[in-house]
Amino acid sequence: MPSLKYQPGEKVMGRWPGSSLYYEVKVLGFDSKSRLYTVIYKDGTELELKEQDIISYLSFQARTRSRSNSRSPGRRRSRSRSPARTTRRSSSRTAAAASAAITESAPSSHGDAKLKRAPEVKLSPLPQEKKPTENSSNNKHEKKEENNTASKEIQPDAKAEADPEKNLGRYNLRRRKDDGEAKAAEAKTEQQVKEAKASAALAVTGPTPASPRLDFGGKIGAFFWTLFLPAWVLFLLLQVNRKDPSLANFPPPLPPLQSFWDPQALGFVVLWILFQALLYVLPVGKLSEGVLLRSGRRLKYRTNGFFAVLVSAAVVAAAVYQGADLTYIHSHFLQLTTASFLIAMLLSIYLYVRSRSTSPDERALGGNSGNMIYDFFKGRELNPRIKEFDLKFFCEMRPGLIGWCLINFAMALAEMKQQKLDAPSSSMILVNVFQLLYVVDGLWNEEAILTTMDLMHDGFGYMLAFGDLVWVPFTYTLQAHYLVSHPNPLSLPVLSAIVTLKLVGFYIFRKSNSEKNAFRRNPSDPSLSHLKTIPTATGKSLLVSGWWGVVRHPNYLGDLIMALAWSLPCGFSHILPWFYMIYFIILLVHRDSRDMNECRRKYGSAWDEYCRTVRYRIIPRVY
Ligand SMILES: NC(=O)C1=CN([C@@H]2O[C@H](COP(=O)(O)OP(=O)(O)OC[C@H]3O[C@@H](n4cnc5c(N)ncnc54)[C@H](OP(=O)(O)O)[C@@H]3O)[C@@H](O)[C@H]2O)C=CC1
Ligand SMILES: CC(C)=CCC[C@@H](C)[C@H]1CC=C2C3=C(CC[C@@]21C)[C@@]1(C)CC[C@H](O)C(C)(C)[C@@H]1CC3
Repeated sequence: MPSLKYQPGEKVMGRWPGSSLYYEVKVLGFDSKSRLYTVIYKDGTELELKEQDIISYLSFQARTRSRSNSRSPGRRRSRSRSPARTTRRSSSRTAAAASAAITESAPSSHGDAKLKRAPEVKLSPLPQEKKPTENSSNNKHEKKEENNTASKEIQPDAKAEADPEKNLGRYNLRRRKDDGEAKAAEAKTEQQVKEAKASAALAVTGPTPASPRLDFGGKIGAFFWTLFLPAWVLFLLLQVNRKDPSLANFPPPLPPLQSFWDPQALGFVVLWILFQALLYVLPVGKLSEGVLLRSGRRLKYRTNGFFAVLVSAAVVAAAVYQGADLTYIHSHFLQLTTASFLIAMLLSIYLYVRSRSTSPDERALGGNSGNMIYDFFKGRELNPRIKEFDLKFFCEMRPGLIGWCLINFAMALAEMKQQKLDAPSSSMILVNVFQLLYVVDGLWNEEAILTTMDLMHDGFGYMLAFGDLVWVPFTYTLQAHYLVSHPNPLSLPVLSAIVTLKLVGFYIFRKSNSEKNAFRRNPSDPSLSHLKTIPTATGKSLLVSGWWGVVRHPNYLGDLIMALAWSLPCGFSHILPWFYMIYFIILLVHRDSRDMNECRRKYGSAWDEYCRTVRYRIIPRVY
C-alpha cells in the first residue's frame, strides 16, 4: 500500500465516531473500495475510520506539546490546533469533549503522565470564552478561522450524533476479542480510565467550570421551582387530612399563621438532625472511597447507614417504651415541615455563600451558570464538607431517609389512636413494611449511592437540600399519612397480590442494581461471564444482556413497580396517595433522559449501538 498515509501496524490516534474523543489505535488495514482504515482500539474494539478521523501519533503529541510550551493561556485557548480542534463545535459540551479527548488518550499510554498533562488540555479551545486577548488583530483572524473550521468540519458530526443510525452506517463497530478477553482487559484498564476521566474532567472545566446547559427550565425554571415546591408540599399536607382530598380543592383555605410555627417542633427537628450527625461521625462501619474527582482526589465516606438505622430504631423503641407519644408527629406535621423547610433554606443559603470561596475544581459542572437564583437552586459545590463531614451525603442518606421511616411509624400509631384500633390496619402495615424495606436496603447498600448522579454530578444546593430534608420525609410519607384518616381494608387476595407486586419490583430493582454494581466493580467477575457486553472506547463495556439487556433502566422499572405497590394499599378513592407514583414517573423519565445524554457523550456510537440493541428505556415494549 505505497500511497497510504497510514501503514498497517502503525500506532495512530483515531477519533471515536460521533464524538470528539481521540484514542490511541493501531492500523490493521485499508479498504481501497470504501476508502476506510480498519483500526483497533486498546480494548479490542475494531472500527473502520475515514482518513480525516485519524491523526498520526507523533503529530498529535507534537501539537499538544507545542500548545503547552509556546503560547500564553489566552492565546492557547483560541489558537491551538490539536486534533480536538478539528471537531470543535459552538457548544461548551463539545469543547469539553474535545479537551477530554487529549487527556483520555494520554494516560492509557503514558501512565504517570496523566496528571501532568491535565493543565495542558485546558488549552483546548473553549469557544464560549471569547475574551479579548493581547492582540486584537490576531483575535479577529482566529475567530474567523474558528468559524470556518466549524462550518467545514463540525456539521457532519453534529448530523451523525443526531442520527445514530447514520453514524453506525458510516462506521462498522465490532468486537475483536472474545468477551472474556475484553473483560479482563477492561478490568486492567478500569482504574486508568477512571483516572484519565478525572484528568479529562479537570481539563474540561478548566479553572472556572461553566455550566454545560441549564436544566429544570433554566433561570426562570429555577426561580419557579424554588417557590413552587414548598407551596406544593403545603398544598399536599393541607389536603391529606381532609375528608375528601382532591386536586380540585385549589387554592386551599389557609390555616391561621401560628399553626405553621412551633419552636418545640424546630427543637425536635434540630435534635433529630444532630442525633443522625452523631451516628454518622461515629467511627463505626466502613470508610468507602468515592469516585475520582476533577481535583484528582478521592473522598472517603463513612458508610454506616445500616448501623444508624438500627440505633435509631432502638432509640425510638426505647422512647416509646418510656412513654413518648409519637403521634405528636402527626398532630404537629405542619410545624415540623415548616421547621425542616427553615433548616433546608438556611442550609442552602450557607451552601451558596460558602461556594463563593471554594476552588473551581470543587464546583459541580451544572451549578455555575453565573445566575444567582439558578446556582442557588442547582448547587455550586459538588461535595461541600466541614472537615470530614460530607453535607450532601449525610443529608441524602440520613435525617430525611431514616426520618421517613420514623414518620411512617408515627402514622401507624396515629391511625390506631384515631381509629381506635388495637393494631395498625393491614394497609398501614404494608405501606410501613414496604417503605422500611426500601430505606433499609438503600442504607445496607449505601456505598452504591456514591456512583449515583446526585453524588457524582449534581451540586449541593436548594434542590437537594430541600429534596432530602423536606420533600422525602414529608411527601414520601403521604400514603401512611393518608391512611390515618382514610381507612382502606384489604381482602387477603388483594393483599397477597400487592405483596407479590412489591416483591417482583424489589427483585428487579435489587438484582439489576447489583448486577451493574458488580460489573462496574469487576467486569471479569466469573458470575457475570455469561453476560454479553459491548466494548466502548473508554475501556469500559456496556452490559447488553441480563437485566440491562431487557431495558436500559431496569432499576427504574423495579422502582416504579414498587411505587405502584406502595400506593395500591390506599385504594382508588383519591388521587392524593398516588402522588408519589405520578411524581416518580416524571422524575425517572427526566433522569433517564439526563443519563442518556451523558452516556451518549461518554460512549459515542457504542452507546448508540446499545440503544439499537436494547430499544426500550424503562418499560419493555412500551417506553
Ligand atoms: N426513590 C427515589 O426518590 C429515587 C430513587 N432512585 C433510584 O436510585 C438508583 C440509582 O439511579 P441513578 O443514579 O439515576 O442511575 P443508575 O443507577 O441507573 O446509573 C446510570 C449509570 O449506569 C451506567 N450504565 C448505564 N447503562 C449501562 C449498561 N448497559 N451497562 C453497564 N452500565 C450501564 C452508566 O454509568 P457508567 O457507565 O459511567 O458506569 C449510567 O450513567 C435507581 O435504582 C433509581 O431507581 C433515583 C432517584 C430517586
Ligand atoms: C422535587 C425534588 C426537590 C426532587 C429532589 C430529588 C430527591 C428527592 C431524590 C434525588 C435522588 C434521590 C435518591 C433517593 C432519595 C430521593 C432523592 C434524594 C434514595 C436515597 C432513596 C433510597 C434508595 O434506595 C436510593 C439510595 C437508591 C435513592 C438514591 C437516589
